[in-house]
Amino acid sequence: MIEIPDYGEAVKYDAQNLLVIAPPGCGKTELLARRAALLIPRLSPNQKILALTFSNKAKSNLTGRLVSVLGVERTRKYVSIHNFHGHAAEIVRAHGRTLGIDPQFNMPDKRTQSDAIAPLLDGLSENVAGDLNRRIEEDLRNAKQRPNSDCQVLEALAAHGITQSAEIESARQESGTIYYDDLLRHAQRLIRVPEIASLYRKHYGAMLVDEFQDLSPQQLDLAIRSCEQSRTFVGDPLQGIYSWTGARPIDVERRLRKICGEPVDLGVSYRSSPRVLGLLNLVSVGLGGQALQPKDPNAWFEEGITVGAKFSTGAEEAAFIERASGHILKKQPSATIGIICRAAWRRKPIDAVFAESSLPSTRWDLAVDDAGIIELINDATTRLGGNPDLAVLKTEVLARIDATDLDTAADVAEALDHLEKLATDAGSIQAALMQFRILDQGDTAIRPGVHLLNAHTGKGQQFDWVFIPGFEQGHVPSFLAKKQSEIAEEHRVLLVMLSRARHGVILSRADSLISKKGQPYSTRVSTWANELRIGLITDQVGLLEHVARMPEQSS
Ligand SMILES: Nc1ncnc2c1ncn2[C@@H]1O[C@H](COP(=O)(O)OP(=O)(O)OP(=O)(O)O)[C@@H](O)[C@H]1O
Repeated sequence: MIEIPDYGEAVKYDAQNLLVIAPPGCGKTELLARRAALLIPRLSPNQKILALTFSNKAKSNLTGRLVSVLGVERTRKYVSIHNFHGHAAEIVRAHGRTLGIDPQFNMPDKRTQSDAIAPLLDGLSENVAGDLNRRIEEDLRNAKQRPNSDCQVLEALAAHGITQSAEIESARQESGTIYYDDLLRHAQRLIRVPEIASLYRKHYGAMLVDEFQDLSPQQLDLAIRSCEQSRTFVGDPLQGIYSWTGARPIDVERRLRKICGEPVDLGVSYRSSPRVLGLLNLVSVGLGGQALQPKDPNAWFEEGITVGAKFSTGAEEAAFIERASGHILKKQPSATIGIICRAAWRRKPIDAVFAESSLPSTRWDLAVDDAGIIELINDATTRLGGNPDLAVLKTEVLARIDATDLDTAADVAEALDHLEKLATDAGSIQAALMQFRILDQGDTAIRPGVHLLNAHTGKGQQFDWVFIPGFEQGHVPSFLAKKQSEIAEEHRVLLVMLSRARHGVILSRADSLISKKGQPYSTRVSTWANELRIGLITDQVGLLEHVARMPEQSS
Protein backbone atom coordinates (compact mmCIF):
# COMPACT_ATOMS: atom_id res chain seq x y z
CA MET A 1 0.00 0.00 0.00
CA ILE A 2 1.38 3.44 -0.90
CA GLU A 3 0.54 5.78 1.99
CA ILE A 4 -0.42 9.27 0.97
CA PRO A 5 -1.87 11.20 3.91
CA ASP A 6 -3.40 13.94 1.82
CA TYR A 7 -5.34 13.58 -1.38
CA GLY A 8 -3.41 16.53 -2.90
CA GLU A 9 -0.64 14.14 -3.87
CA ALA A 10 -2.93 11.36 -4.98
CA VAL A 11 -4.81 13.66 -7.33
CA LYS A 12 -1.61 14.29 -9.21
CA TYR A 13 -0.40 10.72 -8.94
CA ASP A 14 0.64 10.08 -12.46
CA ALA A 15 -0.30 6.47 -12.94
CA GLN A 16 -2.29 5.48 -16.02
CA ASN A 17 -4.60 3.56 -13.76
CA LEU A 18 -5.02 4.55 -10.16
CA LEU A 19 -6.59 2.61 -7.31
CA VAL A 20 -7.37 4.44 -4.07
CA ILE A 21 -8.48 2.44 -1.05
CA ALA A 22 -9.31 4.54 1.99
CA PRO A 23 -11.61 4.62 5.02
CA PRO A 24 -14.73 6.81 5.20
CA GLY A 25 -14.41 10.57 5.02
CA CYS A 26 -10.81 10.64 3.77
CA GLY A 27 -11.71 12.43 0.57
CA LYS A 28 -12.13 9.67 -2.03
CA THR A 29 -15.05 11.31 -3.82
CA GLU A 30 -13.37 14.68 -3.52
CA LEU A 31 -10.25 13.15 -5.07
CA LEU A 32 -12.26 11.98 -8.08
CA ALA A 33 -13.53 15.50 -8.68
CA ARG A 34 -10.03 16.98 -8.42
CA ARG A 35 -8.63 14.26 -10.63
CA ALA A 36 -11.17 15.17 -13.30
CA ALA A 37 -9.67 18.66 -13.37
CA LEU A 38 -6.22 17.12 -13.92
CA LEU A 39 -7.43 14.76 -16.65
CA ILE A 40 -9.50 17.17 -18.76
CA PRO A 41 -6.49 18.88 -20.39
CA ARG A 42 -5.18 15.44 -21.36
CA LEU A 43 -8.31 14.44 -23.31
CA SER A 44 -8.19 14.38 -27.10
CA PRO A 45 -10.63 16.66 -28.92
CA ASN A 46 -14.25 15.46 -28.50
CA GLN A 47 -13.34 13.01 -25.78
CA LYS A 48 -15.06 12.93 -22.41
CA ILE A 49 -14.47 11.42 -19.00
CA LEU A 50 -16.83 8.60 -18.08
CA ALA A 51 -17.80 8.85 -14.39
CA LEU A 52 -19.57 5.79 -13.05
CA THR A 53 -21.37 5.42 -9.76
CA PHE A 54 -23.36 2.62 -8.24
CA SER A 55 -26.62 4.41 -7.43
CA ASN A 56 -28.49 7.59 -8.30
CA LYS A 57 -27.76 9.14 -4.90
CA ALA A 58 -24.05 8.47 -5.40
CA LYS A 59 -24.40 10.02 -8.85
CA SER A 60 -25.87 13.22 -7.35
CA ASN A 61 -23.11 13.28 -4.76
CA LEU A 62 -20.34 12.99 -7.36
CA THR A 63 -22.09 15.45 -9.67
CA GLY A 64 -22.19 18.00 -6.84
CA ARG A 65 -18.45 17.57 -6.18
CA LEU A 66 -17.57 17.77 -9.89
CA VAL A 67 -19.63 20.92 -10.29
CA SER A 68 -17.96 22.53 -7.29
CA VAL A 69 -14.50 21.81 -8.71
CA LEU A 70 -15.11 22.22 -12.47
CA GLY A 71 -18.21 24.43 -12.62
CA VAL A 72 -21.45 23.49 -14.36
CA GLU A 73 -20.31 24.13 -17.92
CA ARG A 74 -17.05 22.20 -17.76
CA THR A 75 -18.74 19.33 -15.96
CA ARG A 76 -21.40 19.13 -18.66
CA LYS A 77 -18.89 19.49 -21.47
CA TYR A 78 -16.26 17.05 -20.29
CA VAL A 79 -17.87 14.49 -18.02
CA SER A 80 -20.62 11.92 -18.66
CA ILE A 81 -21.91 10.88 -15.26
CA HIS A 82 -23.91 7.66 -15.16
CA ASN A 83 -24.90 5.02 -12.73
CA PHE A 84 -24.18 1.52 -14.00
CA HIS A 85 -27.71 0.82 -15.13
CA GLY A 86 -27.80 4.11 -17.00
CA HIS A 87 -24.52 3.34 -18.76
CA ALA A 88 -25.73 -0.18 -19.61
CA ALA A 89 -29.06 1.15 -20.89
CA GLU A 90 -27.26 3.60 -23.16
CA ILE A 91 -25.20 0.79 -24.70
CA VAL A 92 -28.22 -1.48 -25.17
CA ARG A 93 -30.34 1.31 -26.72
CA ALA A 94 -27.55 2.23 -29.13
CA HIS A 95 -26.40 -1.26 -30.18
CA GLY A 96 -29.02 -3.75 -28.95
CA ARG A 97 -30.14 -4.40 -32.51
CA THR A 98 -26.91 -6.41 -32.94
CA LEU A 99 -28.43 -8.92 -30.51
CA GLY A 100 -31.94 -8.66 -31.92
CA ILE A 101 -33.13 -6.29 -29.17
CA ASP A 102 -35.62 -3.64 -30.26
CA PRO A 103 -33.91 -0.30 -29.40
CA GLN A 104 -37.32 1.06 -28.39
CA PHE A 105 -37.65 -1.54 -25.60
CA ASN A 106 -39.48 -0.37 -22.49
CA MET A 107 -37.12 0.67 -19.76
CA PRO A 108 -37.47 -1.52 -16.70
CA ASP A 109 -37.96 0.08 -13.33
CA LYS A 110 -37.31 -1.39 -9.91
CA ARG A 111 -40.70 -3.09 -10.00
CA THR A 112 -40.73 -4.68 -13.44
CA GLN A 113 -39.32 -7.98 -12.22
CA SER A 114 -41.11 -8.01 -8.86
CA ASP A 115 -44.45 -7.35 -10.58
CA ALA A 116 -43.81 -10.45 -12.72
CA ILE A 117 -42.99 -12.56 -9.66
CA ALA A 118 -45.95 -11.29 -7.59
CA PRO A 119 -48.66 -13.65 -9.00
CA LEU A 120 -46.54 -16.66 -7.92
CA LEU A 121 -46.64 -15.40 -4.34
CA ASP A 122 -50.40 -14.93 -4.16
CA GLY A 123 -52.03 -16.80 -1.30
CA LEU A 124 -48.73 -17.77 0.38
CA SER A 125 -47.96 -16.81 3.97
CA GLU A 126 -45.66 -13.79 4.40
CA ASN A 127 -42.61 -15.89 5.31
CA VAL A 128 -43.05 -18.47 2.55
CA ALA A 129 -43.71 -15.73 -0.02
CA GLY A 130 -40.63 -13.80 1.17
CA ASP A 131 -38.40 -16.89 0.89
CA LEU A 132 -39.72 -17.80 -2.55
CA ASN A 133 -39.30 -14.26 -3.80
CA ARG A 134 -35.71 -14.11 -2.53
CA ARG A 135 -34.91 -17.47 -4.11
CA ILE A 136 -36.28 -16.48 -7.52
CA GLU A 137 -34.45 -13.15 -7.45
CA GLU A 138 -31.22 -14.91 -6.47
CA ASP A 139 -31.57 -17.54 -9.24
CA LEU A 140 -32.23 -14.91 -11.87
CA ARG A 141 -29.37 -12.74 -10.66
CA ASN A 142 -26.92 -15.65 -10.65
CA ALA A 143 -27.91 -16.69 -14.17
CA LYS A 144 -27.57 -13.15 -15.48
CA GLN A 145 -24.35 -12.03 -13.86
CA ARG A 146 -22.27 -13.04 -16.83
CA PRO A 147 -22.56 -12.32 -20.55
CA ASN A 148 -25.03 -15.16 -21.11
CA SER A 149 -27.40 -15.22 -24.08
CA ASP A 150 -31.11 -15.75 -23.36
CA CYS A 151 -30.68 -19.49 -24.13
CA GLN A 152 -27.73 -19.75 -21.76
CA VAL A 153 -29.75 -18.04 -19.03
CA LEU A 154 -32.47 -20.68 -19.38
CA GLU A 155 -29.86 -23.44 -19.34
CA ALA A 156 -28.29 -22.00 -16.18
CA LEU A 157 -31.71 -21.81 -14.51
CA ALA A 158 -32.53 -25.37 -15.53
CA ALA A 159 -29.25 -26.54 -14.00
CA HIS A 160 -29.17 -24.43 -10.81
CA GLY A 161 -32.54 -22.80 -10.22
CA ILE A 162 -36.00 -23.70 -8.99
CA THR A 163 -38.74 -24.23 -11.58
CA GLN A 164 -40.50 -20.95 -10.75
CA SER A 165 -37.34 -19.00 -11.69
CA ALA A 166 -37.21 -20.67 -15.12
CA GLU A 167 -40.93 -20.02 -15.51
CA ILE A 168 -40.49 -16.28 -14.86
CA GLU A 169 -37.55 -16.10 -17.26
CA SER A 170 -39.35 -17.99 -20.07
CA ALA A 171 -42.32 -15.63 -19.78
CA ARG A 172 -39.97 -12.65 -19.85
CA GLN A 173 -38.22 -13.85 -22.98
CA GLU A 174 -41.53 -14.52 -24.73
CA SER A 175 -42.84 -11.04 -23.97
CA GLY A 176 -39.55 -9.33 -24.91
CA THR A 177 -39.50 -7.48 -21.57
CA ILE A 178 -36.18 -6.33 -20.13
CA TYR A 179 -35.43 -6.45 -16.40
CA TYR A 180 -32.67 -4.54 -14.62
CA ASP A 181 -30.28 -7.51 -14.67
CA ASP A 182 -30.88 -8.02 -18.40
CA LEU A 183 -29.66 -4.51 -19.10
CA LEU A 184 -26.28 -5.22 -17.55
CA ARG A 185 -26.07 -8.67 -19.15
CA HIS A 186 -26.87 -7.39 -22.63
CA ALA A 187 -24.54 -4.41 -22.22
CA GLN A 188 -21.78 -6.78 -21.16
CA ARG A 189 -22.40 -8.92 -24.23
CA LEU A 190 -22.39 -5.88 -26.50
CA ILE A 191 -19.23 -4.31 -25.09
CA ARG A 192 -17.44 -7.57 -25.90
CA VAL A 193 -18.04 -6.92 -29.59
CA PRO A 194 -14.71 -5.29 -30.60
CA GLU A 195 -16.29 -2.70 -32.94
CA ILE A 196 -18.68 -1.55 -30.22
CA ALA A 197 -16.00 -1.44 -27.51
CA SER A 198 -13.80 0.59 -29.81
CA LEU A 199 -16.50 3.29 -30.17
CA TYR A 200 -16.69 3.75 -26.39
CA ARG A 201 -12.94 3.63 -25.95
CA LYS A 202 -12.47 6.36 -28.53
CA HIS A 203 -15.15 8.49 -26.91
CA TYR A 204 -14.01 8.14 -23.31
CA GLY A 205 -10.45 9.30 -22.73
CA ALA A 206 -10.57 8.70 -18.96
CA MET A 207 -12.76 7.07 -16.39
CA LEU A 208 -13.65 7.69 -12.75
CA VAL A 209 -15.34 4.99 -10.68
CA ASP A 210 -16.63 5.75 -7.19
CA GLU A 211 -17.27 3.13 -4.46
CA PHE A 212 -15.69 0.22 -6.35
CA GLN A 213 -16.50 -2.10 -3.43
CA ASP A 214 -20.17 -2.03 -4.46
CA LEU A 215 -19.51 -3.38 -7.95
CA SER A 216 -20.23 -6.84 -9.18
CA PRO A 217 -17.55 -8.41 -11.39
CA GLN A 218 -20.01 -7.84 -14.25
CA GLN A 219 -20.20 -4.10 -13.60
CA LEU A 220 -16.43 -3.91 -13.32
CA ASP A 221 -16.07 -5.75 -16.63
CA LEU A 222 -18.46 -3.31 -18.28
CA ALA A 223 -16.51 -0.36 -16.88
CA ILE A 224 -13.04 -1.46 -17.91
CA ARG A 225 -14.15 -2.43 -21.39
CA SER A 226 -15.79 0.99 -21.85
CA CYS A 227 -12.57 2.95 -21.33
CA GLU A 228 -9.05 1.66 -21.49
CA GLN A 229 -6.92 4.59 -20.37
CA SER A 230 -6.55 6.85 -17.33
CA ARG A 231 -8.86 4.86 -15.09
CA THR A 232 -9.26 5.92 -11.46
CA PHE A 233 -11.07 3.69 -8.97
CA VAL A 234 -11.79 4.71 -5.41
CA GLY A 235 -13.47 2.74 -2.67
CA ASP A 236 -13.35 1.08 0.70
CA PRO A 237 -13.92 -2.68 1.01
CA LEU A 238 -14.91 -2.13 4.66
CA GLN A 239 -17.93 -0.22 3.40
CA GLY A 240 -19.02 -3.09 1.14
CA ILE A 241 -22.72 -3.50 1.95
CA TYR A 242 -24.18 -4.60 -1.34
CA SER A 243 -23.27 -8.29 -1.58
CA TRP A 244 -27.03 -9.03 -1.86
CA THR A 245 -27.07 -7.21 -5.21
CA GLY A 246 -24.06 -9.14 -6.49
CA ALA A 247 -21.16 -6.94 -5.26
CA ARG A 248 -17.95 -8.92 -4.74
CA PRO A 249 -15.48 -6.51 -3.07
CA ILE A 250 -12.69 -9.08 -2.69
CA ASP A 251 -12.78 -10.26 -6.32
CA VAL A 252 -13.15 -6.72 -7.61
CA GLU A 253 -10.23 -5.46 -5.52
CA ARG A 254 -8.05 -8.36 -6.69
CA ARG A 255 -8.78 -7.53 -10.32
CA LEU A 256 -8.21 -3.82 -9.77
CA ARG A 257 -4.85 -4.44 -8.13
CA LYS A 258 -3.83 -6.33 -11.28
CA ILE A 259 -4.88 -3.41 -13.46
CA CYS A 260 -3.68 -0.52 -11.27
CA GLY A 261 -0.88 -1.98 -9.15
CA GLU A 262 -0.45 -1.07 -5.46
CA PRO A 263 -3.31 1.07 -4.19
CA VAL A 264 -2.88 4.52 -2.73
CA ASP A 265 -4.10 4.93 0.84
CA LEU A 266 -5.46 8.11 2.43
CA GLY A 267 -5.31 8.00 6.21
CA VAL A 268 -6.79 11.28 7.49
CA SER A 269 -10.46 12.03 8.01
CA TYR A 270 -11.64 15.37 6.72
CA ARG A 271 -15.20 14.59 7.75
CA SER A 272 -15.49 13.63 11.39
CA SER A 273 -14.77 15.05 14.81
CA PRO A 274 -12.30 13.31 17.18
CA ARG A 275 -15.18 11.86 19.26
CA VAL A 276 -16.97 10.45 16.24
CA LEU A 277 -13.71 8.95 14.98
CA GLY A 278 -13.05 7.45 18.41
CA LEU A 279 -16.32 5.54 18.11
CA LEU A 280 -15.87 4.74 14.45
CA ASN A 281 -12.38 3.36 15.02
CA LEU A 282 -13.76 0.79 17.47
CA VAL A 283 -15.81 -0.67 14.62
CA SER A 284 -13.29 -0.32 11.83
CA VAL A 285 -10.45 -1.83 13.84
CA GLY A 286 -12.84 -4.66 14.80
CA LEU A 287 -13.37 -5.21 11.10
CA GLY A 288 -9.63 -5.32 10.41
CA GLY A 289 -9.29 -1.73 9.22
CA GLN A 290 -7.03 1.09 10.32
CA ALA A 291 -7.76 3.71 12.99
CA LEU A 292 -8.38 7.14 11.49
CA GLN A 293 -7.05 10.48 12.72
CA PRO A 294 -8.97 13.74 12.32
CA LYS A 295 -7.42 16.33 10.02
CA ASP A 296 -7.98 19.20 12.44
CA PRO A 297 -8.83 17.90 15.94
CA ASN A 298 -9.14 21.40 17.43
CA ALA A 299 -11.71 22.60 14.95
CA TRP A 300 -14.62 20.88 16.71
CA PHE A 301 -16.66 22.22 19.61
CA GLU A 302 -15.71 20.05 22.60
CA GLU A 303 -14.16 17.61 20.06
CA GLY A 304 -17.64 16.59 18.94
CA ILE A 305 -19.90 14.18 20.82
CA THR A 306 -21.00 10.55 20.91
CA VAL A 307 -24.16 9.53 22.74
CA GLY A 308 -25.70 6.27 23.86
CA ALA A 309 -29.38 6.75 24.73
CA LYS A 310 -32.03 4.34 26.03
CA PHE A 311 -35.80 4.85 26.05
CA SER A 312 -38.77 2.84 27.32
CA THR A 313 -40.67 2.90 24.04
CA GLY A 314 -40.16 3.67 20.36
CA ALA A 315 -42.55 6.60 20.73
CA GLU A 316 -40.42 8.11 23.53
CA GLU A 317 -37.29 7.66 21.46
CA ALA A 318 -38.95 9.37 18.47
CA ALA A 319 -40.17 12.28 20.60
CA PHE A 320 -36.65 12.77 22.02
CA ILE A 321 -35.04 12.75 18.58
CA GLU A 322 -37.47 15.41 17.39
CA ARG A 323 -36.87 17.53 20.49
CA ALA A 324 -33.06 17.22 20.29
CA SER A 325 -33.16 18.05 16.55
CA GLY A 326 -35.16 21.17 17.41
CA HIS A 327 -32.52 22.23 19.96
CA ILE A 328 -29.71 21.63 17.46
CA LEU A 329 -31.42 23.55 14.67
CA LYS A 330 -32.20 26.43 17.00
CA LYS A 331 -28.50 26.75 17.83
CA GLN A 332 -27.26 25.92 14.33
CA PRO A 333 -29.96 26.68 11.74
CA SER A 334 -27.75 25.45 8.90
CA ALA A 335 -27.02 22.06 10.52
CA THR A 336 -27.82 18.89 8.62
CA ILE A 337 -29.22 16.05 10.72
CA GLY A 338 -29.41 12.51 9.37
CA ILE A 339 -31.71 10.04 11.12
CA ILE A 340 -30.46 6.75 9.79
CA CYS A 341 -32.16 3.45 10.49
CA ARG A 342 -30.85 0.10 9.37
CA ALA A 343 -34.30 -0.76 7.96
CA ALA A 344 -37.32 1.32 7.02
CA TRP A 345 -39.76 -0.46 9.38
CA ARG A 346 -37.84 0.75 12.42
CA ARG A 347 -38.26 4.39 11.38
CA LYS A 348 -42.04 4.26 11.51
CA PRO A 349 -42.61 6.04 14.86
CA ILE A 350 -39.92 8.57 13.97
CA ASP A 351 -41.38 9.32 10.53
CA ALA A 352 -44.76 9.79 12.21
CA VAL A 353 -43.36 12.34 14.66
CA PHE A 354 -41.59 14.32 11.93
CA ALA A 355 -44.68 14.27 9.69
CA GLU A 356 -46.37 16.38 12.40
CA SER A 357 -43.31 18.43 13.33
CA SER A 358 -42.67 22.03 12.33
CA LEU A 359 -38.98 21.22 11.76
CA PRO A 360 -37.87 21.01 8.11
CA SER A 361 -37.60 17.31 7.25
CA THR A 362 -37.12 15.17 4.16
CA ARG A 363 -37.75 11.46 3.77
CA TRP A 364 -35.20 10.18 1.30
CA ASP A 365 -37.22 7.12 0.42
CA LEU A 366 -40.32 9.10 -0.44
CA ALA A 367 -40.16 10.24 -4.03
CA VAL A 368 -42.76 12.94 -3.39
CA ASP A 369 -40.30 14.71 -1.11
CA ASP A 370 -38.14 15.24 -4.16
CA ALA A 371 -38.80 18.68 -5.63
CA GLY A 372 -37.43 17.61 -9.04
CA ILE A 373 -39.94 14.77 -9.35
CA ILE A 374 -42.83 16.97 -8.28
CA GLU A 375 -41.82 19.61 -10.78
CA LEU A 376 -41.82 16.99 -13.55
CA ILE A 377 -45.32 15.86 -12.57
CA ASN A 378 -46.62 19.41 -12.19
CA ASP A 379 -45.30 20.45 -15.61
CA ALA A 380 -46.77 17.40 -17.31
CA THR A 381 -50.14 17.96 -15.61
CA THR A 382 -50.23 21.54 -16.84
CA ARG A 383 -49.35 20.48 -20.39
CA LEU A 384 -52.14 17.93 -20.30
CA GLY A 385 -54.75 20.50 -19.33
CA GLY A 386 -54.89 20.13 -15.57
CA ASN A 387 -56.65 16.90 -14.78
CA PRO A 388 -55.24 14.06 -16.85
CA ASP A 389 -55.73 10.32 -16.65
CA LEU A 390 -52.91 8.83 -14.55
CA ALA A 391 -51.62 6.49 -17.28
CA VAL A 392 -51.47 9.40 -19.74
CA LEU A 393 -49.75 11.52 -17.11
CA LYS A 394 -47.14 8.82 -16.51
CA THR A 395 -46.35 8.54 -20.23
CA GLU A 396 -46.06 12.32 -20.49
CA VAL A 397 -43.71 12.55 -17.50
CA LEU A 398 -41.52 9.67 -18.66
CA ALA A 399 -41.26 11.19 -22.13
CA ARG A 400 -39.48 14.17 -20.57
CA ILE A 401 -36.75 12.34 -18.71
CA ASP A 402 -33.57 10.80 -20.01
CA ALA A 403 -34.57 7.33 -21.17
CA THR A 404 -31.56 5.81 -19.44
CA ASP A 405 -32.27 7.40 -16.08
CA LEU A 406 -33.91 4.39 -14.48
CA ASP A 407 -33.79 5.69 -10.93
CA THR A 408 -35.72 8.84 -11.79
CA ALA A 409 -38.23 6.71 -13.72
CA ALA A 410 -38.69 4.54 -10.64
CA ASP A 411 -39.12 7.63 -8.43
CA VAL A 412 -41.73 8.99 -10.85
CA ALA A 413 -43.62 5.69 -10.73
CA GLU A 414 -43.54 5.74 -6.94
CA ALA A 415 -44.70 9.36 -6.78
CA LEU A 416 -47.56 8.65 -9.20
CA ASP A 417 -48.66 5.69 -7.08
CA HIS A 418 -48.78 7.97 -4.10
CA LEU A 419 -50.61 10.61 -6.13
CA GLU A 420 -53.22 8.08 -7.16
CA LYS A 421 -53.98 7.29 -3.52
CA LEU A 422 -54.16 10.97 -2.61
CA ALA A 423 -56.37 11.72 -5.64
CA THR A 424 -59.00 9.23 -4.46
CA ASP A 425 -59.45 11.24 -1.25
CA ALA A 426 -58.84 14.67 -2.69
CA GLY A 427 -61.26 14.24 -5.61
CA SER A 428 -58.87 15.04 -8.46
CA ILE A 429 -55.24 14.78 -9.47
CA GLN A 430 -54.90 18.53 -9.38
CA ALA A 431 -56.25 18.72 -5.83
CA ALA A 432 -53.91 15.88 -4.83
CA LEU A 433 -50.93 17.63 -6.38
CA MET A 434 -51.59 20.61 -4.13
CA GLN A 435 -51.00 18.32 -1.16
CA PHE A 436 -47.52 17.30 -2.29
CA ARG A 437 -44.94 18.90 -0.10
CA ILE A 438 -42.58 20.91 -2.25
CA LEU A 439 -39.19 21.38 -0.78
CA ASP A 440 -36.68 23.89 -1.89
CA GLN A 441 -34.09 21.48 -3.16
CA GLY A 442 -32.74 23.07 -6.28
CA ASP A 443 -29.38 21.34 -6.27
CA THR A 444 -27.74 18.18 -5.10
CA ALA A 445 -26.39 19.49 -1.79
CA ILE A 446 -27.98 18.24 1.40
CA ARG A 447 -30.22 20.98 2.78
CA PRO A 448 -30.17 22.14 6.40
CA GLY A 449 -32.73 20.34 8.54
CA VAL A 450 -33.68 16.74 9.23
CA HIS A 451 -33.22 13.89 6.74
CA LEU A 452 -34.85 10.52 7.36
CA LEU A 453 -33.20 7.64 5.59
CA ASN A 454 -31.96 4.07 5.68
CA ALA A 455 -28.38 2.84 5.92
CA HIS A 456 -28.03 1.91 2.27
CA THR A 457 -29.41 5.21 0.98
CA GLY A 458 -26.99 7.11 3.20
CA LYS A 459 -23.92 5.56 1.58
CA GLY A 460 -21.41 8.22 0.52
CA GLN A 461 -23.36 11.06 2.20
CA GLN A 462 -22.57 13.08 5.32
CA PHE A 463 -24.49 15.03 7.96
CA ASP A 464 -23.36 17.30 10.79
CA TRP A 465 -25.33 15.13 13.21
CA VAL A 466 -26.37 11.51 12.86
CA PHE A 467 -29.01 9.77 14.95
CA ILE A 468 -28.98 5.97 14.68
CA PRO A 469 -32.19 4.74 16.34
CA GLY A 470 -32.90 1.07 16.82
CA PHE A 471 -29.60 -0.20 18.22
CA GLU A 472 -31.36 -3.47 18.99
CA GLN A 473 -30.70 -7.10 18.21
CA GLY A 474 -32.76 -8.01 15.17
CA HIS A 475 -32.41 -4.54 13.70
CA VAL A 476 -28.62 -3.99 14.08
CA PRO A 477 -27.71 -6.64 13.00
CA SER A 478 -30.80 -7.39 10.99
CA PHE A 479 -32.72 -10.53 11.92
CA LEU A 480 -32.38 -11.57 8.26
CA ALA A 481 -28.61 -11.98 8.64
CA LYS A 482 -27.98 -15.60 9.60
CA LYS A 483 -24.71 -16.71 8.01
CA GLN A 484 -21.36 -15.44 9.29
CA SER A 485 -20.78 -13.53 6.05
CA GLU A 486 -24.17 -11.84 6.39
CA ILE A 487 -23.45 -10.79 9.96
CA ALA A 488 -20.08 -9.40 8.85
CA GLU A 489 -21.90 -7.36 6.22
CA GLU A 490 -24.26 -6.03 8.92
CA HIS A 491 -21.19 -4.96 10.87
CA ARG A 492 -20.04 -2.99 7.83
CA VAL A 493 -23.51 -1.45 7.59
CA LEU A 494 -22.99 -0.16 11.14
CA LEU A 495 -19.65 1.33 10.07
CA VAL A 496 -21.32 3.05 7.13
CA MET A 497 -24.06 4.53 9.35
CA LEU A 498 -21.62 5.83 11.99
CA SER A 499 -19.23 7.23 9.45
CA ARG A 500 -21.84 9.57 7.94
CA ALA A 501 -21.46 11.86 10.98
CA ARG A 502 -19.35 14.98 11.14
CA HIS A 503 -19.82 16.50 14.62
CA GLY A 504 -21.90 14.05 16.62
CA VAL A 505 -23.47 10.59 16.66
CA ILE A 506 -26.42 9.48 18.81
CA LEU A 507 -27.03 5.75 19.05
CA SER A 508 -30.33 4.91 20.69
CA ARG A 509 -32.62 2.03 21.48
CA ALA A 510 -36.07 1.41 22.91
CA ASP A 511 -36.93 -1.32 25.42
CA SER A 512 -40.30 -1.92 23.86
CA LEU A 513 -41.62 -1.59 20.30
CA ILE A 514 -44.99 -2.16 18.66
CA SER A 515 -45.27 -5.10 16.26
CA LYS A 516 -46.97 -4.95 12.85
CA LYS A 517 -50.02 -6.47 14.52
CA GLY A 518 -50.11 -3.64 17.06
CA GLN A 519 -48.72 -5.68 19.99
CA PRO A 520 -45.91 -4.35 22.23
CA TYR A 521 -42.79 -6.55 22.38
CA SER A 522 -39.52 -6.32 24.30
CA THR A 523 -36.16 -5.82 22.64
CA ARG A 524 -32.57 -6.69 23.51
CA VAL A 525 -29.62 -4.41 22.95
CA SER A 526 -27.49 -4.99 19.84
CA THR A 527 -24.75 -7.56 20.06
CA TRP A 528 -22.27 -4.78 19.27
CA ALA A 529 -23.17 -2.66 22.32
CA ASN A 530 -20.14 -3.85 24.31
CA GLU A 531 -17.76 -3.14 21.47
CA LEU A 532 -19.00 0.47 21.31
CA ARG A 533 -19.57 1.23 24.99
CA ILE A 534 -16.22 2.91 25.68
CA GLY A 535 -16.65 5.14 22.65
CA LEU A 536 -19.97 6.59 23.83
CA ILE A 537 -19.15 9.51 26.08
CA THR A 538 -22.57 10.59 27.32
CA ASP A 539 -26.34 9.95 27.35
CA GLN A 540 -29.41 11.89 26.18
CA VAL A 541 -29.15 14.40 29.05
CA GLY A 542 -25.49 15.00 28.19
CA LEU A 543 -26.47 15.60 24.58
CA LEU A 544 -28.95 18.35 25.46
CA GLU A 545 -26.38 19.94 27.78
CA HIS A 546 -23.73 19.84 25.04
CA VAL A 547 -26.12 21.51 22.59
CA ALA A 548 -27.05 24.13 25.21
CA ARG A 549 -23.35 24.98 25.64
CA MET A 550 -22.76 25.28 21.91
CA PRO A 551 -22.33 28.82 20.64
CA GLU A 552 -25.16 30.28 18.54
CA GLN A 553 -24.38 30.07 14.85
CA SER A 554 -23.53 33.50 13.52
CA SER A 555 -25.70 34.39 10.55
N1 LIG B 1 -8.15 17.52 1.05
C1 LIG B 1 -9.28 17.96 1.61
N2 LIG B 1 -9.32 19.17 2.18
C2 LIG B 1 -10.43 19.63 2.76
N3 LIG B 1 -11.60 18.93 2.83
C3 LIG B 1 -11.63 17.74 2.27
C4 LIG B 1 -10.50 17.16 1.64
N4 LIG B 1 -10.83 15.92 1.19
C5 LIG B 1 -12.11 15.76 1.53
N5 LIG B 1 -12.59 16.82 2.17
C6 LIG B 1 -13.96 16.96 2.72
O1 LIG B 1 -14.14 15.88 3.63
C7 LIG B 1 -15.45 15.33 3.52
C8 LIG B 1 -15.38 13.83 3.17
O2 LIG B 1 -14.85 13.67 1.87
P1 LIG B 1 -15.41 12.54 0.88
O3 LIG B 1 -16.90 12.50 0.93
O4 LIG B 1 -14.76 12.77 -0.43
O5 LIG B 1 -14.86 11.26 1.59
P2 LIG B 1 -14.99 9.74 1.11
O6 LIG B 1 -13.65 9.15 1.34
O7 LIG B 1 -15.54 9.67 -0.28
O8 LIG B 1 -16.04 9.21 2.16
P3 LIG B 1 -17.00 7.91 2.07
O9 LIG B 1 -16.11 6.72 1.90
O10 LIG B 1 -17.67 7.92 3.40
O11 LIG B 1 -17.94 8.14 0.95
C9 LIG B 1 -16.15 16.18 2.46
O12 LIG B 1 -16.85 17.21 3.12
C10 LIG B 1 -15.00 16.75 1.66
O13 LIG B 1 -15.37 17.98 1.03
